[in-house]
Amino acid sequence: MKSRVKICGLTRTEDIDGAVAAGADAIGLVFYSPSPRAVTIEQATVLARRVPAFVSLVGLFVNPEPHEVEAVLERVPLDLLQFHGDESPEYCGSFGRRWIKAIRVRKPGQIEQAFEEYREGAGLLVDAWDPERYGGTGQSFNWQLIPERRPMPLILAGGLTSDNVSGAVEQVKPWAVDVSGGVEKGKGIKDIAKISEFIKEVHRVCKTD
Ligand SMILES: O=C(O)c1ccccc1NCC(=O)[C@H](O)[C@H](O)COP(=O)(O)O
Repeated sequence: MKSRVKICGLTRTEDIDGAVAAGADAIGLVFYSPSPRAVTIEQATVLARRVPAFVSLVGLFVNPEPHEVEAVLERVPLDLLQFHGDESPEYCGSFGRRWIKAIRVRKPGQIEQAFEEYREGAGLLVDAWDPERYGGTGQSFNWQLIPERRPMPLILAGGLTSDNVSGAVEQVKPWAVDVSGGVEKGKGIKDIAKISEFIKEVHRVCKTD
């Protein structure tokens, strides 16, 4: 099975160029101002121009007001919306765009429930629970909480690095993996060598499947 790779939280054009050259399938931009990886709409319009055809551009939000999402969509050509807060399925689907919901996993049964609740989405992203932060924590969680039956694409996130991603792909067999902190040299500053190593590991383990 092939697992796709999304690199999240980019803030610099050179990092987008590096991630695309390394084979990233998707690029994530954070539209959540408290995040150290947040970009403005102006920055995002510049960054979006570096994303070529057949690489997805994903916009990440946390409990946004509708007008905030609409303002981004007016100027930035996002392929997918990614919601990391307490958004309802109806809210996620209200922008006429494809969307994925991120959940922070901490107890059994939670993922099965989210599959049901967010079934209209294009995928479910499972990330680590943190009491104060909505994502990008660099923390992992117990992958045994992930069920084998998946009615929709499952995207694995949380504390992934080039050291643990091959084990993650082998164990979980996700549709895609999502990484931020594990390929950085500073918050929002990506390390292209780490991105290349990360993607190489995913491709290596997928080939041996
Ligand atoms: O990156 C952030 O600062 C952030 C803030 C609020 C919600 C989500 C955020 N990031 C999401 C991601 O970058 C990833 O989808 C995911 O959480 C994995 O992050 P990491 O554990 O650092 O690889």
